[in-house]
Amino acid sequence: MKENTKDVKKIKLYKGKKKKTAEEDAAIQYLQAQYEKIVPDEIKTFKDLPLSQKTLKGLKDNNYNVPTEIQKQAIAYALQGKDILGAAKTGSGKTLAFLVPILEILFCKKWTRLDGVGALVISPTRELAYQIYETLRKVGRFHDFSAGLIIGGQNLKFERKRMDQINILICTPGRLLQHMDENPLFDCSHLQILVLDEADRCLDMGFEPTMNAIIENLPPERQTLLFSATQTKSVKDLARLSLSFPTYVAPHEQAATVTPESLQQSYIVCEIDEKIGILWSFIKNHLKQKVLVFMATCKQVKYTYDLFCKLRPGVSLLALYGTLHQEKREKIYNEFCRKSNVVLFATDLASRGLDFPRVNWVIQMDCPEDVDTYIHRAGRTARGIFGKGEGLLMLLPNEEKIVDDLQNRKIPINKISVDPSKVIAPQRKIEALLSDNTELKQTAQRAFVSYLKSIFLMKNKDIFNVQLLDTDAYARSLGLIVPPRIRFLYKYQKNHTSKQPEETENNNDVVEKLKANVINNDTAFEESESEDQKVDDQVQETKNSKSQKSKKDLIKFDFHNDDSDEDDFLQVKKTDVDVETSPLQEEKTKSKKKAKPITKAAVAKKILKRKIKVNTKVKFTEEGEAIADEKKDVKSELAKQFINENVGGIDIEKAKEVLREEDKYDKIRFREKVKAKHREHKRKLKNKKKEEEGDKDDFGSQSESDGPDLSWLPDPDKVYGKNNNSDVELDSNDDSNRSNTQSDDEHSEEEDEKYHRPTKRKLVESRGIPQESVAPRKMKKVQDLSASLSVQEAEALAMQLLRNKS
Ligand SMILES: Nc1ncnc2c1ncn2[C@@H]1O[C@H](COP(=O)(O)OP(=O)(O)OP(=O)(O)O)[C@@H](O)[C@H]1O
Repeated sequence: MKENTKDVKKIKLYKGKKKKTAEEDAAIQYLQAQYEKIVPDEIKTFKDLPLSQKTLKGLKDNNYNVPTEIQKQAIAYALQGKDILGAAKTGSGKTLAFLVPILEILFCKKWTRLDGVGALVISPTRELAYQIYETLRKVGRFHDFSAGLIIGGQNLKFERKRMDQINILICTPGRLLQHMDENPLFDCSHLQILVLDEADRCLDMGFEPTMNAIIENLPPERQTLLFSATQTKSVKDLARLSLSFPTYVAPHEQAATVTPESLQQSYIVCEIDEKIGILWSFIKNHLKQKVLVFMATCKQVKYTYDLFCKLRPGVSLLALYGTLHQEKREKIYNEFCRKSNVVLFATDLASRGLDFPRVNWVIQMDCPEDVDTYIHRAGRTARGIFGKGEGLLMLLPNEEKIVDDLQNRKIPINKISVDPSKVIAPQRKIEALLSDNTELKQTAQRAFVSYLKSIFLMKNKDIFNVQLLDTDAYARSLGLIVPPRIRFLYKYQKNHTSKQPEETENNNDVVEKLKANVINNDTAFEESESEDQKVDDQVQETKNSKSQKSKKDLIKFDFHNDDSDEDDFLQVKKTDVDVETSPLQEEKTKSKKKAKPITKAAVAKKILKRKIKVNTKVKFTEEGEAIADEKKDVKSELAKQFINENVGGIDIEKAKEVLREEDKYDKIRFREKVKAKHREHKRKLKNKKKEEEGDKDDFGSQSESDGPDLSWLPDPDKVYGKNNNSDVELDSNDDSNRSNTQSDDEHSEEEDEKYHRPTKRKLVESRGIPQESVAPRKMKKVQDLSASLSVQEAEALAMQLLRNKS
């Protein structure tokens, strides 16, 4: 009964599913029919777009009711199957502009888990990838697709196993390529949509080799969507993606400003040594605000964070930069999202795409590399439909030129001045802290050098000029009474002044080579931090601390290497610096040369060349006797000669020859061993047979005539048939034995074998002794018996037998 009920249920379910599928098909057909009719300007709410109920519900649940301009247009064109080049202001909702089409396109194609990767979203940073993934999870929660986040710093094995089950993949370029190269489960041959968020960044020099390799692995028949607030229009970039006629969607192109209208922007001009004091004072005056501070390098971020934590401003402080462990990065990201009165010091890692809620202020403590970087940094505030915020840019006098560029790009930015009386620089406190704390002092030294280096490597020499910096004043402002040596700069200056034109040309070649090296290398994506690291070595004061530090740095560097898609944008672009041989780059080549792994063969060759006699290893027993090395027990003449002649190192060719010779002897030895084994086996078999024959003697030897008592034997009549008359006579002598035999006969042979010890007769039979050989023996026994009787006794016995028979 139970089973029946189950069956009914199953049938009902099946029918329902069928009905549901039919409904879904009809809905898909209806939606698809609407695509061509969409007029973006007429769309008021998401419901006006031909979207599935699942997507609409996901949007509504997250309070997304009215689409933004970029969403209206991008969703409409993407549903029509067009490639898109989307450009819109920061915080204008570009994420949904590509996530909604992804969900809808896969839904209409009835994509299932078994279909594999249908959509790929590539983001330049891990944090942004994580954010996109979270938005997708929220909006797409009513769909049945599986989504995966594939970013560096995570468990690669864990990701690997699940790769074949993912439909929508959000990833960073380096990690994606790693899976493409190494993971057999990764298959994107059915890919429908490719999205590059922050496309201009993904396609810039830093990611070029990785992105090229990725694109090569993707099927060419796919839809491609590119989004950024500072979109690329480079034909070369578009060609790389096989985009010949993408639809350009730029709703704000005609807008008065390229930055959000609700973003108030201002800048100040100050001296380099005033920066720390101004920042400190700003934070002290904005304790109830959420502030994001951008700096040029990781080391500056680290130092400012460490220092300000010690100075206790009275507000939560956080720091986010690329060399932090991934878990920590995630924790800090989430903490800054959650808190409202907090200051986050960050590198450009946080400048693109990150949607920190309710940020009141964005401070750019160091001048951005270019206008695009400024736009992205400033865009971390005043986001979304109702977002408001302010931006403050700190410029050194020679950096003020960037303001023209900003204004030319329609960025409304005003100069403001700082009231000096309001600036409280905790100079004395900082110096005291540094004198007490060597670690902090070293961090300050690193920050100092890394900043100078970042300026030195900037491409735009009109704005960034390290020669114009008052480095001593800057060092003092960081609390360093004695300015650290800037060896890379001295070297550069020295080279620069003494260089001949011919040398300069050569040096340019070196720079070119370095560029190629950097680009072709994984290190292309390392943050400028790794480079900072090397320069930091120059500011070490004692030999001891130097070695300790380099150890530390090495660990950091290794960790960093692990992640190929790093986030600082300076590195590769800065190799364009128009310098002759930068000492830094020289150092880089040197260190790269040093880092080249040395193979065992290379070491062997070296030893061979130098004719160094390599020590031999001898093992001894506990009694002190040398144990002969089996390997050294050579047979061939060639091998003996080789060992005697060998002066050190390895002559690979000769060693191979010796091995071949020795191989012959080994084969002979092996054959002998096998033969010996066979001989031993045969011997054992023989012994066994002998033993068995011994057993046979117990039952069948001629000598037993007067030995064992045969009276227990079963009735031979029954066993051998009537032929054995003599036996009958013998057996009939013992009635009790007959009854025993009968009971034995009642058992089948099989049963006997299974449950009983076989009778002696059976044993005899089973061991192959012919029955004929048994019967005559018994006959003989009877004969012997009767021979031993007197005539009277024989007569009496005969009479007795006759009586019994009757
Ligand atoms: N239709 C909408 N209605 C309300 N809020 C929205 C809508 N679309 C997006 N938002 C919100 O606007 C904010 C910014 O969105 P998003 O991060 O997608 O911007 P973006 O254009 O990608 O910015 P960036 O250029 O900095 O990457 C987010 O908090 C998001 O939740």
